Amino acid sequence: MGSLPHRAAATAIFCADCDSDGSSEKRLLNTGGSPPPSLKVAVSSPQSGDLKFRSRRGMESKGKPFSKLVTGDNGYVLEDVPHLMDYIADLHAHPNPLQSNPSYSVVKQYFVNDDDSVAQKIVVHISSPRGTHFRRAGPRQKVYFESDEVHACIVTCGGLCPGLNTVIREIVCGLSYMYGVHKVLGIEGGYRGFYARNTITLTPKSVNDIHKRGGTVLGTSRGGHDTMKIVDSIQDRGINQVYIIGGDGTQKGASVIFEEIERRGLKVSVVGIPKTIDNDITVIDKSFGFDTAVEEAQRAINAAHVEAESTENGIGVVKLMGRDSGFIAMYATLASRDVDCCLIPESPFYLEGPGGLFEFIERRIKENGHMVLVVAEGAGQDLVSESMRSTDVKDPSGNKLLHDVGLWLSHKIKEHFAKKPNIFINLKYIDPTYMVRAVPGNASDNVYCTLLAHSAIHGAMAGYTGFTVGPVNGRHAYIPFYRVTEGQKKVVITDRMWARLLSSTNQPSFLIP
Ligand SMILES: Nc1ncnc2c1ncn2[C@@H]1O[C@H](COP(=O)(O)OP(=O)(O)OP(=O)(O)O)[C@@H](O)[C@H]1O
Ligand SMILES: O=P(O)(O)OC[C@H]1O[C@](O)(CO)[C@@H](O)[C@@H]1O
Ligand SMILES: [Mg+2]
Repeated sequence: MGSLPHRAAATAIFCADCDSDGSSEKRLLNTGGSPPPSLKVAVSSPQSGDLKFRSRRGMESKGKPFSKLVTGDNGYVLEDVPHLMDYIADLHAHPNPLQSNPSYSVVKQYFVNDDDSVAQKIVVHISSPRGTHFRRAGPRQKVYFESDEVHACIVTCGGLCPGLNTVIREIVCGLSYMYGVHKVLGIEGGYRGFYARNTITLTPKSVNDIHKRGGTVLGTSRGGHDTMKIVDSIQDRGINQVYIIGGDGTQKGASVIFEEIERRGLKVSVVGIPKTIDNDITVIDKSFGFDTAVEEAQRAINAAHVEAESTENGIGVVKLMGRDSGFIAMYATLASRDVDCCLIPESPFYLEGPGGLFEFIERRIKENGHMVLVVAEGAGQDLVSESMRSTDVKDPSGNKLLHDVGLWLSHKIKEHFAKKPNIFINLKYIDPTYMVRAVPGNASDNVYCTLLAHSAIHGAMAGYTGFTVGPVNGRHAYIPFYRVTEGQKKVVITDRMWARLLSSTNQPSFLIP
């Protein structure tokens, strides 16, 4: 296969009036280079004949995501990310300064081959198509920014997550040590900080030990995403690389910022770094901070277990984070082995009657004299709403505010056993959610954060934009924004991992009410 193109003139470009699968090629538009025999590029656009990127907003209304597809032999598809050259004609490439960097120049094959892509699916059958791929992350031979031309900024949005400060640190230090970039601004207080707050100058010295602290030195917020004001601020300040760290909402915000920047034709790379303690961002293997959270949750589960086994009929209830996805609860349960029951949003449960939670608790208490229950904050929200007859309340970003399922469940369990004269229970409820979130990243998360930051920097320097960076099957890749915002990763309760959990706790599956 020939070089994977990131610009119109590099190879055969086909403009597609996208079919539902987004893959139909209609007509050849530009053949600046010879088209490799088996490679076709389809930039989905509502207007045939126009190689420029179209805004996704217009297309979203028709339900068609913006995409830049490259197809090859045997069902190979590259879901490529935008490049500045897609909408700026006269960009100049420069040799990558890493070539003469004493630390990196010794590495054999340090630069990533432009043909490299990362497969989304690695378990395949002999006859299955090669399927979706993403552009491999890493340093390129050529960069599209000169070191002293770069003016970068970093912003953190959404909830806290262990490792946020590490990512900030590594972007600042990576830009400086690898590319000689010295102008980096920190935007305070999330998206609204672009237009309503001061900025902080970030240097390797000022961020030197921030990875040892929880939270984010830049501050964060929900809501306040005003695209026009944000892009005005980027333009007015002369910022040309924007590093945006945050969850699914933040990546949606980054996507519209990219669209507006592209509409204005600005030479600004917009890079998303996925952050979610809930591990609910799709496509990527795992989000930073997740391992730290699972580890920190062990302390709460251990405490609940100690309390429960120290009294007669002791019950420990621990609430962990997980708004829509129960990964923290599932992994913390599997890691601990002291948990008797784990409740997650993906697996509905019920309290009363045969096969219900109360029946199981009674049985387990009779067998063991104590039990530990872990509940993800998003589990059983329908039951709580029903019993409290409450209406939906939302946070400033539009996320539904959750009821305290741990407190509600503890109350319900106490109420149930109060009706049983022979069983006196002793229930302790532990809510460590914000403690789990506020710690610094652990050692392995810190290394992971470093790799994310470096991959982000290499992508921006190489002129890529409009992408989120993250590991796909262990290899870092550049993923178009729409792929990480179109859905949420959830625990699949028909998969082996959940079966392992059910087998480890021996809890009911609650499948038959
Ligand atoms: N669809 C959207 N378009 C533009 N901006 C958005 C969108 N959704 C969310 N945002 C903005 O992104 C920021 C963060 O969103 P949100 O509070 O949902 O957190 P998040 O990034 O999903 O992280 P967390 O995992 O902590 O929930 C907010 O400033 C919000 O205004
Ligand atoms: O109280 P806050 O800051 O809105 O954050 C709570 C939410 O943030 C998350 O940790 C996601 O970042 C969810 O698990 C949780 O529901
Ligand atoms: Mg979110």
